[in-house]
Amino acid sequence: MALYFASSRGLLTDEKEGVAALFESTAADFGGLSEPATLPEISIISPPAVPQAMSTEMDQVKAVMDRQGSEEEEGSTERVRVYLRIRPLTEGEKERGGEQGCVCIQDDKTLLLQAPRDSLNAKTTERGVSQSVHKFTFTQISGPDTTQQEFFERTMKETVRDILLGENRLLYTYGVTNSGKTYTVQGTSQEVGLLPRALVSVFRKLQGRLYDSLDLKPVLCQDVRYLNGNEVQAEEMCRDSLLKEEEGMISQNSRLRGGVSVSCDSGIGGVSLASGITTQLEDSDNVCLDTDILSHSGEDGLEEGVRFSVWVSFFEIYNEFLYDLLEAPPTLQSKKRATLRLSDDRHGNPYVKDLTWVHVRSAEEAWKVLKIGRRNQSFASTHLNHTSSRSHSIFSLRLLHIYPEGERGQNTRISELSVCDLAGSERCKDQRSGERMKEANNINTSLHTLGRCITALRHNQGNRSRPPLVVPFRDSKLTRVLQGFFNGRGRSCMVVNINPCVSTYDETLQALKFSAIATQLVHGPSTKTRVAYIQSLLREHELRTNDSIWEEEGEHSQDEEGDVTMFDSEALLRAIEVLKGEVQRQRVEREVLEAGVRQQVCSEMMEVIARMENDFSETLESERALMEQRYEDKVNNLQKSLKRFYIQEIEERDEQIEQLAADLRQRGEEGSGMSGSPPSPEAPRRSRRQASSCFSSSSSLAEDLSRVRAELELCHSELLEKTQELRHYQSLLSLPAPSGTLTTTVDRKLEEGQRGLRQLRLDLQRLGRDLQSAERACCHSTNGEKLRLALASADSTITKQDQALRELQNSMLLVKMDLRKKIDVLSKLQAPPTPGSCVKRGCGGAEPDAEGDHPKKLPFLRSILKGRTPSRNAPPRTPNTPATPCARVLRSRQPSPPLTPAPHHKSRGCVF
Ligand SMILES: Nc1ncnc2c1ncn2[C@@H]1O[C@H](COP(=O)(O)OP(=O)(O)OP(=O)(O)O)[C@@H](O)[C@H]1O
Repeated sequence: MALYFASSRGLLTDEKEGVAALFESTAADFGGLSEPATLPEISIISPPAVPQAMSTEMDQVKAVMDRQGSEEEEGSTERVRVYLRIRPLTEGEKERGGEQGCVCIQDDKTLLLQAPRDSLNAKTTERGVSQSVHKFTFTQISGPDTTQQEFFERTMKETVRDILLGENRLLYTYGVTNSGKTYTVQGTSQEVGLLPRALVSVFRKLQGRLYDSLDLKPVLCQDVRYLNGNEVQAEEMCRDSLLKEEEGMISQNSRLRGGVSVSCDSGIGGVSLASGITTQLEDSDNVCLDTDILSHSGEDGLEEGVRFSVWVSFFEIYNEFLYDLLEAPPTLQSKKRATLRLSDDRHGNPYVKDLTWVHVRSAEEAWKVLKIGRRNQSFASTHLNHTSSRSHSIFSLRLLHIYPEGERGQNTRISELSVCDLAGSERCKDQRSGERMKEANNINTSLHTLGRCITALRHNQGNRSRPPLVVPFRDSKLTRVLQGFFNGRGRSCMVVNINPCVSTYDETLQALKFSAIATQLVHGPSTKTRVAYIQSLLREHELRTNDSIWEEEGEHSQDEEGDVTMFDSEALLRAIEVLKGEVQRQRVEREVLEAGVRQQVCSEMMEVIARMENDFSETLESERALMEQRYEDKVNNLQKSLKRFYIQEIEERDEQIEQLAADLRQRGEEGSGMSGSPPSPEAPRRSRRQASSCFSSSSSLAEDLSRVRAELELCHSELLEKTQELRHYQSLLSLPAPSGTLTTTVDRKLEEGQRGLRQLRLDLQRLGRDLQSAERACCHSTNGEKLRLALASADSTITKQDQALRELQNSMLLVKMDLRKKIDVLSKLQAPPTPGSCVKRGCGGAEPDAEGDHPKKLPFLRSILKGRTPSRNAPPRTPNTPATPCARVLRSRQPSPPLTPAPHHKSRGCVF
């Protein structure tokens, strides 16, 4: 048995051609296309046209199997045919410079694409992402000059012959919007396209063979079965039970729909174009199809005695909804168009439920149906195409083959030709209206799904012994409708339309890449793709159970072609067992894998989290350091500016003080000047009086001031003396003390004395300030009250000074007393002189005096205390005793006179 599937020619490959790199499509090498010398008599899905001569059932089945085998053999090497048609540029496109030679036909099978400069592809090429020159191979390439007739001859002629012989065929056009798909399928009224030509061709071949019998009941029964895509054996179809069973479906499927009337002459269930349906046609549509468009087609090769009944349907897939194009659209705008449903028959094959099938007797009638459908089809004007198809439209023609009645009743079969005009792929962003954008989205999605299906099919065909990929037919309505043609119900043929204009270069390239994958597909029913897989499963099972059997069987296992039916039920059960085991094994494997992956992910996550934590803490640290630095700088700046500010302030203050002092001096000088020049007798009396009073008060104040100053100086000098005395005492006290306790007491006393002195100094400073303010007040001759207040405060300060001095004196007395005590203690300690100690202290041989003082220190201390320490016999000094000059000064500064108005105060002599 021949190989069922042709081996894949590999994936898309790049190759260098000259300087420029080439991108070669999947090889649509048609070398392998076998000449259909002996065309199969039975389609894979169509029930066999069993010759009546067949005597037994077994013979019939055998014949069917033989035919299937021969077809498989042929089909296994035949690839899907992909035709390319390049449309001519329009005048407008030429004017806009769309012709740059980016599409170049190398020969009738090879096309070269050279990326124009402005294209996206050229830009990605510059970045080294893709190639700038691409090479694609097709079954046949038709250039811009190709006429509709020529193209029909190349693509459809054989297809028409195939359906007449009972095959199912699909032709679909694929391409970017405005690339000429509708032109190719339908054409214009002057240049009709593939479909009208195919209709003419079919009816021309069926001339004199159309079925005119009134009794179509059994035929339609079978028809229904085929419509639903079932494969049934011929003998089954004629059983009464089945006929009864199907009757309900007949009426359902041939129901009247929008304007289509039941043909009077076709008996039950038939729908004809004879009346009613043509009312949908407008005058402009009522153009008759020129049946001479085709040249003589030659031999038809049809079997003798076979009659045909022809049925057509037309529907569209618009925004993922199915609409019957032969149903008149609702007249009321508010009413929605009725949608059709896709259903699966009991064998799981999809079919369009409630679709109108119209019985036609001529090409003209079929043409009219096409026109009606076209009127209902969704077209819109886009920026690229004024009459752009916004839906995928599918026109189907079914031929009911009715064989002459034999012993076992009528034998029939159905073949189908579906022509699908796909909507063009387009860039969604080019659409300006929301509705157009939605349409474009749906179109692109369904085309993408078609691409995925083709890719999956190709994968399954190329990897037969591996588990097949799921082909995503169910992902879009389009692929579900076409599913049968890719699954072995028939064969498909693709027409790729391209527009050579540079503006659509990138989209064209994508369309060609898609078609390149399609060229790798080979025809064949999908059920067979599993045969090799099932065999490999069985081999695996054998291998597990018995090695020897495997080897034995292995030799026979080269024959992998055939159908699932070639396996007996036991083998299939074994395969199921193996599959179950495989499922179980894969489940366990997956769980282990999942656990591993989870663990890995967890550890990676932990690592990532730890890294993040580290990074975060580092960032935090650096942030903190930065903040600290920043705030330190700020504090420093603040300190500096404060320092500057205060220095400035102090300087200003000093300047002010100096200024004030200068003013004071100046005023003092002025005052003394005034004393020398009394007011002139010419001045007014009042001012004279003021001036004189002012003059007298200021002079007395000046006197006071000078006196106070003198006292202060005296005080100062006395203080200096005291300080010197204190220093002297301190130096004396710093001599080594005989006993620690004594010295500490003296030290403390001294400290206290020093503190008192400091206090005294401070008081004196304050006194000086008071005096200054008194002087200032003195300058304001008119403000005597202030002066008096200042003097009063100066008096109180002086009193305080006096008190402080007294305290100091007391402290001094205490110190002296302490010293004396110390001397006593020392003398007592040194009383029984020991030779060692005396030598050390330097007092060896010296006699203590009568008072027991230290021989050396005593005269020293005495000298210190002489004149300072009051004699024990001396009378105690009263506070009023003028013991010091300061005290004298203080005494002279007795409390100020009461602050009463003193016009009669003679001593001050000033009027306030
Ligand atoms: N081979 C051709 N010769 C002359 N004119 C052509 C040819 N192919 C296409 N055209 C013209 O190009 C224009 C666009 O064609 P058409 O409407 O068939 O594109 P389309 O691919 O169906 O677009 P859409 O996907 O938007 O429906 C039409 O005006 C058509 O007449």
